[in-house]
Amino acid sequence: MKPIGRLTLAIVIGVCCMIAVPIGAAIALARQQAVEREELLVLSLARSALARSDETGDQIAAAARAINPLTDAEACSRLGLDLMRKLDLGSTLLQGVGRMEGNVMRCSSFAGGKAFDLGPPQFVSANGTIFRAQVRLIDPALPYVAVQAGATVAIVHKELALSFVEAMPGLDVSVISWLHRIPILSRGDVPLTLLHSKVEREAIFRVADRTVGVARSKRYDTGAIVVLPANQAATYATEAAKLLVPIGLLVGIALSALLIWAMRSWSSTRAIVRQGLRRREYHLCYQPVIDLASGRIVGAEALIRWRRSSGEIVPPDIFIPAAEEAGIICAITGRVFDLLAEDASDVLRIEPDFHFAVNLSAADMHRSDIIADIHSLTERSGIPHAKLIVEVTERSVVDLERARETVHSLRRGGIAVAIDDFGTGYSSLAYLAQLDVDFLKIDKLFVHSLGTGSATNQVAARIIEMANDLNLRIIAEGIETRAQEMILRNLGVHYAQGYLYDRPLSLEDLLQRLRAQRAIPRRKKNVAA
Ligand SMILES: Nc1nc2c(ncn2[C@@H]2O[C@H](COP(=O)(O)O[C@H]3[C@@H](O)[C@H](n4cnc5c(=O)[nH]c(N)nc54)O[C@@H]3COP(=O)(O)O)[C@@H](O)[C@H]2O)c(=O)[nH]1
Repeated sequence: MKPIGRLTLAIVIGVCCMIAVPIGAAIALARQQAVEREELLVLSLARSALARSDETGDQIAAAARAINPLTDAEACSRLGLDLMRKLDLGSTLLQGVGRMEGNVMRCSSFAGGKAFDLGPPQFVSANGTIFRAQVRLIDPALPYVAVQAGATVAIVHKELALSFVEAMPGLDVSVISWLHRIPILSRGDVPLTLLHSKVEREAIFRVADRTVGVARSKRYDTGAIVVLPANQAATYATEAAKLLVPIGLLVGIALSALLIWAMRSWSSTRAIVRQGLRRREYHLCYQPVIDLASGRIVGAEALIRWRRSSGEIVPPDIFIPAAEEAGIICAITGRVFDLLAEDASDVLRIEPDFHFAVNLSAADMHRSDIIADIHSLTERSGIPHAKLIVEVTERSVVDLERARETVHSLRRGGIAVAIDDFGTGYSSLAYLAQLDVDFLKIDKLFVHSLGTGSATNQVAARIIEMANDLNLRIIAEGIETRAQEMILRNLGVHYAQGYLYDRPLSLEDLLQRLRAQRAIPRRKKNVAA
């Protein structure tokens, strides 16, 4: 796979991960909230079922209080039956009220004097209430629950009280005898094995894939159990996922596209810079270096320029960093060397002592073939070793040991080394002491502050003092005024470069300047390199 393909894949995977994590967290949160909501729901449904069951118990107790004091004969008399009908009609949850004798309901609000054998009790609660779960009355297909308190029996529909509990898919509810753990009223199927013995008054728990809510009555020996399939929570999570996943995907696609676009434009910068090299769109210009003692041009810094075939001029502070980032700065340096090799002889014919300065980048400083390339430059160009200055910046020294080796090798071969942009790096003094160079170039930042009240005003003087102590020759760059020139000369600076003298010149302009200079007799002996 091509590096660009791998990078695209890495970006897509990275972005997907960045998106998947928050989406996963949001779905987990939605699920957790859904679980909590579901648990609260089952408990509130259990409370509501219990409230209806307690109300049923209250209505049974009220009927028993009215009927129990009557004798059997009074209860089944016309007056007694009227009373029972009144109780029946006045209650919301009882389907009938009757009088019991043994297991037989002698008379009732709905069948008058017709007797029904209700069969033996199913169980008796702690307070003596007798329960029969499946009694069949007028319609044998409809089983009822008979609850007997004393001699009074109440007929209750097995589901009526629970019909007030909200109906939801999969929801089962049951009211049970707490003591006997036997269902009294139920809707759906509630396996009583779900109810563990530790429940005191209320509980919520999850068993397998079900959420269970339990509420126990304070007045009766009853409790309500509500069971809801736990997949409700999963449904909420699925709903959340349905919303979040497409949003996340869209954001992911947008981010990936943005990153890929940025990467493409980065790689296209690289391609364009390379194309410029292939099409020979680069050329050099030369900024003269002045000997401050004689005022003569003694050298020049070679500065690369790029004029695209479209005529567009791309400034070096745009394409040099781009080339550095794209890893092709060494190819640019190679082009500078080739161009200088072509140009230098014309200059040397006019000024045989002329020196040239070239810039090296961090990548150049750390590659193994840089020394060979520089020696090849001197050979091809005819520039004497002592007349070539290699400029390195503090920022181009990444591996100090390696940089030291490069500087030593160059100096051993008689080539001069200058620290460029001095003072703008992080650890100027340390590098200066360790790199053992020939020249120090004071950055234009400090030159421009000379004679001003700025904080850096005094820095140039300190740098010059220090360079003199270390026996370094000093080049001040960026000189734009006579005042700056005078201060620097008085401080002991040897060479100067800046718009005051010349902007970077084309080769032809430089040659013209040198021819003009030759016509003027020298005032003093040139002290330049
Ligand atoms: N690795 C390489 N880097 C290079 C090469 N050619 C240039 N560069 C670097 O690009 C940066 C911008 O350079 P440039 O636009 O050429 O600017 C140079 C001068 O024109 C400018 N200068 C000179 N005198 C003055 C002045 O009086 N005032 C003022 N405002 N600017 C002035 O300074 C730049 C030279 O800087 P330096 O190299 O630090 O001496 C720049 O960082 C170049 O280094 C290349 O071939 N290779």
